[in-house]
Amino acid sequence: QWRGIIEEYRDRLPVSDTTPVVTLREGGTPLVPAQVLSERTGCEVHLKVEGANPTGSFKDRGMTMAISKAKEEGAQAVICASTGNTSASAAAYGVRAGMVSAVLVPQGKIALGKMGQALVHGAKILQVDGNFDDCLTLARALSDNYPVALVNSVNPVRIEGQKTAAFEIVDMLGDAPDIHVLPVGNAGNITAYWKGYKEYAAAGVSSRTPRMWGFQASGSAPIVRGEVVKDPSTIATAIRIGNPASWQLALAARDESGGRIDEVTDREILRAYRLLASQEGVFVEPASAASVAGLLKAAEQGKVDPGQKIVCTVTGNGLKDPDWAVAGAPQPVTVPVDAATAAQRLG
Ligand SMILES: Cc1ncc(COP(=O)(O)O)c(/C=C/C(=O)C(=O)O)c1O
Repeated sequence: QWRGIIEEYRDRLPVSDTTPVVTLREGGTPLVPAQVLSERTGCEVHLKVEGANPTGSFKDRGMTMAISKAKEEGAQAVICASTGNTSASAAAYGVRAGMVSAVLVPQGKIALGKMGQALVHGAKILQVDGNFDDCLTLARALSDNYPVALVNSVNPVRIEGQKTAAFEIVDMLGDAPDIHVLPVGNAGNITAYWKGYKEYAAAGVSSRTPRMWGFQASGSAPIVRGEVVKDPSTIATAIRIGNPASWQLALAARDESGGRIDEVTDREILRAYRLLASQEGVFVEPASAASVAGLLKAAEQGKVDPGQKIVCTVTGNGLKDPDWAVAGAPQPVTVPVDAATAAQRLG
């Protein structure tokens, strides 16, 4: 049985035999062939479905590491700023470790499912009248002045845990892809994937590293603009971040890999969101669709050479943000109960 990412990749992680392993058996997520995207691009496209993690997003990879190390250091409480998925994950792993979790989230900008997770796991929730960046500033100040471990991706062990997704992709595909596509918010994940791919190539497990393609939402694209976005805005609330903590590391991943960091509009995100659900059968939250939106846009611009191996990470489960799924729901209609009429209506 899959033992979780620390046990599966122990020799490539900063853990020792005395590190307590706090796990929900995260990782080992599906790498799903994307038939429609492969046809559209003339490439072999796979989706790394990170919504299949225990709390429904890739954050669990970093959180098993961060909480395990915090426990090893004797922490009794953890704190994080979050657009929702980090806090959901910190809350769940905090329970496993017997710790108190405090989470700071931007008032009114956290998806319903994520808020529910933090609440039901018993986290102490502070809704901050500001955006994610304000929450992170506050979380850092609190962890500097109180005995709580900061578990945001500014904490390097988060990056260590998250790099295991790249290991899994190489282990499953047999080599690194030509291109790896993913959404970019605080930029921890693109940093982590690049680290993982580099380590595997250096170890000779893979023969190459991929070009890293990151996509930000147009209304929240500081790395694309080259400046902090004071008031980021996008329906993809998970990546509504104006001042990424790992900005420089993301630039390094882009440049060292010969990749790119570009933007996609909310409309393009929603188009990809609907295509994934209605044509690939994969339900993701809006921010996750930014990777596929970016790939489709690049293909339409003729920037995708055919015949390549491409992996798109879809970072969170669609159930996190149910409002978008029901946004276009048809009005309920009352149907006369007899079968003939009902069959007619379904026809
Ligand atoms: C679904 C989903 N997709 C993509 C991202 C962007 O990853 P990073 O570029 O590593 O930040 C996030 C990030 C969420 C948080 O930053 C948080 O939860 O506080 C996410 O939840």
